[in-house]
Amino acid sequence: MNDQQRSLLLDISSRFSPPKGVKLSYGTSGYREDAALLESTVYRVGILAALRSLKTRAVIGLMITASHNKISDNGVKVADPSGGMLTQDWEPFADSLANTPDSHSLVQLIDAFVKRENIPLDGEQDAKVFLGRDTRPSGFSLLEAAKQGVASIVSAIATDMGVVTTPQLHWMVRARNKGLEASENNYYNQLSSSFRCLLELTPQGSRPSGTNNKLIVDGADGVGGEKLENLKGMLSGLHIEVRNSGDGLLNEGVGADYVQKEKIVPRGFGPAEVGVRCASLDGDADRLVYFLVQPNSNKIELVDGDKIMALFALFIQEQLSILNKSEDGTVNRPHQTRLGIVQTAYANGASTDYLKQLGLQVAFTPTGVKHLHEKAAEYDIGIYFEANGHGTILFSETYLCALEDTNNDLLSSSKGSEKQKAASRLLSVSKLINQAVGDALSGLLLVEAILQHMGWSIHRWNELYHDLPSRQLKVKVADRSAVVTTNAETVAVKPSGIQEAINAEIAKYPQGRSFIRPSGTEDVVRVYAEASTQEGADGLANSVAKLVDNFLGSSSS
Ligand SMILES: CC(=O)N[C@H]1[C@@H](OP(=O)(O)O)O[C@H](CO)[C@@H](O)[C@@H]1O
Ligand SMILES: [Mg+2]
Repeated sequence: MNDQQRSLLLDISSRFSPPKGVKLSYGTSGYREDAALLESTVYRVGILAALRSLKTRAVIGLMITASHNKISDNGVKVADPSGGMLTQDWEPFADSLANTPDSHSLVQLIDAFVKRENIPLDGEQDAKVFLGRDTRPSGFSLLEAAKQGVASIVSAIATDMGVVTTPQLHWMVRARNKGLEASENNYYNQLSSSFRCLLELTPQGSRPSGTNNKLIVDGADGVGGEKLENLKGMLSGLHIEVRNSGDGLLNEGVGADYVQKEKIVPRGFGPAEVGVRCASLDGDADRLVYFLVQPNSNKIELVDGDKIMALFALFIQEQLSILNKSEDGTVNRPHQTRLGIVQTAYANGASTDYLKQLGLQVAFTPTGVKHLHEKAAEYDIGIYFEANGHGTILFSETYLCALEDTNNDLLSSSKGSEKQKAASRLLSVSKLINQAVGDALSGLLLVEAILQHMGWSIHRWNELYHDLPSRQLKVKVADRSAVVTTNAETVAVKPSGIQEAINAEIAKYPQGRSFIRPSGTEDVVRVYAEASTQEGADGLANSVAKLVDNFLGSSSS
């Protein structure tokens, strides 16, 4: 590191001291904390993003958001050149950077890392970082900290993309690195035009009528509602009404996380919505769930990420079997294309059974999109979803090129044939659905297009399979890192003896399944339980939560 770079770093970093007594770690989805504790972390992640840009010679994204957490929290995460999450190889460096106590140790750490990684820190190459933030009030000052972080690396330039959804920022990073225009308008244009293409390819006779093309969306009082308002003006063939688009308190009794975990109607929804298709976004609009308001109660019928995945899988499989049908029309060879499904242990057991019955390959990874995304990228078409509604469909570059060629051949030989339409549909899906990361807005448009294609109501969709009753609980403990898991988080190897005790509880319930893991976004241990009845799932979850408390002690003790 030359003198100019060293003194720049020493000078600016001396203004950002890390909070005392707090150990920060790059969790499931970057750093999340009370916003008041995050200034130095965001500053340092700004440095990291600039270094990553130098290393990869590409644009990097830095997003300031705490998604579904309460409004007083905030967070920061990094998007890699592909638009995906920061490579996990750099997470240990991110942690050292966030926790190093003073400017001198910070400079030493960066110096050693830059040498080890061969990062060209000589000022000759530009680093470029796109910055985004959600609607949290703390985002404004944290954005300044991020700018200072980027400015601490000579020749690094930060571009403020403003208030955006997390998936918009990831999309912009990906688009720019492919040499494409990457404005918010380009994003809306791509989504609305591919949605239009899909609707144009809807089979005759399955068009919806009456209320079936009306959708009411809960925007979680976050950034997604406002963005959906922008997008909906560009859509036809769908009537969207947006509620909770920013006037109320972010994530408080609203949003996809609340709806999925509590299974209760969000604020602003009630008896008037019985029978109407409703959807909920989370605070940064990377999660989507659908729901139906139950008559005479505040409960909902949840149509979660697993069911969105089932709908997507069914549609993609249908297009593949049309496309891969042999010339005589008799033999289906859908396995010419490697279609893979990726879930986590939170996926409802009934959804996994359903997907397997369709003949699909189902793989499991630990929680967090970074894990699911990586696995899904191994297939020609990989569909991943978390039960909470975070997911997307990835098309490999090789497969997309082949599909473009096939479509062009079919356009010249048999334009308008079933095969050609199937190829066009798949190409439209690849443009509509965010290739960088799960995106509630693009996911919503794909769900809507597929429902129209199938001629289905939300009721018909919901009937694909019946969820096993489940319950999720959170347990506050003294130190959640005392829980260590293996086997895609389904087995707890620490504290010793706890898994045997959990197994003994599971054995008491028909179709029982339960697991624990430390949350990567909140200071809790999460408990998940499933059983043949709701009472069973509740009972199992409660007894496992008690075990967690007994083995780990409560935080107040
Ligand atoms: C059970 C659950 O919903 N966990 C969520 C939650 O992670 P935790 O590590 O469980 O706190 O937030 C992540 C980021 O949004 C999301 O990827 C994940 O699925
Ligand atoms: Mg989110």
